[in-house]
Amino acid sequence: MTAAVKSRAINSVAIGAQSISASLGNVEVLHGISLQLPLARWTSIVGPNGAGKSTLLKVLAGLLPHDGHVALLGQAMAGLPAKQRARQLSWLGQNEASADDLTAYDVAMLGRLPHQAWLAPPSSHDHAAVERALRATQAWDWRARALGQLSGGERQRVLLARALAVEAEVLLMDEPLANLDPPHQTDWLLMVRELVAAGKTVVSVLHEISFALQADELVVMAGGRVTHQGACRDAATHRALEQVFDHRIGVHDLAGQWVALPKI
Ligand SMILES: Nc1ncnc2c1ncn2[C@@H]1O[C@H](COP(=O)(O)OP(=O)(O)OP(=O)(O)O)[C@@H](O)[C@H]1O
Repeated sequence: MTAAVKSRAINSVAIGAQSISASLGNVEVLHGISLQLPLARWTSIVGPNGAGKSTLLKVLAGLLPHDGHVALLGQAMAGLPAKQRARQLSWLGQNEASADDLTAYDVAMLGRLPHQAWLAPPSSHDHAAVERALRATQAWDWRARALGQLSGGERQRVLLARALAVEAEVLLMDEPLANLDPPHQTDWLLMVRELVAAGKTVVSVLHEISFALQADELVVMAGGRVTHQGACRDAATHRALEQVFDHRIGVHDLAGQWVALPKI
């Protein structure tokens, strides 16, 4: 057993963050956040606009300079070679720009770059991973179409396929349901459950609170701080959610699911 795997088995932590502070445009927007995100679980990060959710996710992905310490699968993120990190951690950003001239297939193939040697052509394994990913998000039929010619939801499904094609242990997704219609939102949910059942770790920033409540764990943020972390089924988590949204929503048990409804 390698040291990293041993450490994962002992800690059961996919990502550990210690005393994270980060600034955007000379303004500190994350203030000393410490948290541990469990391995092989789905954690959703929620909170009001401007709470710092996307900024935190970028820090956890190693995409933003910060103070403090982030560990990925038991290893210090700062010390990880870029390619190793890119194989272990897959990223789907919010409103992500991508080359509109590339076909959906080629966009999904970008997810395989961390697995390929410099200038080497994709292997049969790379092609198989891309096909699996495009089929999983029902984007296979448009594989030959340019990204720029797809609707918002179709485009999002291609970008999701790119994130899946990495076949990383940890997937970070910022507003993955953006532009998806209800059936494809449900498909995303089922896909996340499959990933987690297969031992993967998923961390998502979500505004759709009823979807976020389907996760294993919830991280609640406000004002650049974590105000609560707990199981989605816990009453304390529901109260923290209602509080962070100024009691404008209520969490209810409906048909065996926890849902958030507006208080009107
Ligand atoms: N380039 C920037 N310069 C200064 N402040 C910024 C910059 N980008 C974002 N911010 C501020 O940082 C804070 C955190 O932003 P962030 O995008 O992380 O919030 P969020 O919780 O993801 O919000 P939302 O739910 O609206 O997507 C906000 O107050 C935002 O106004």
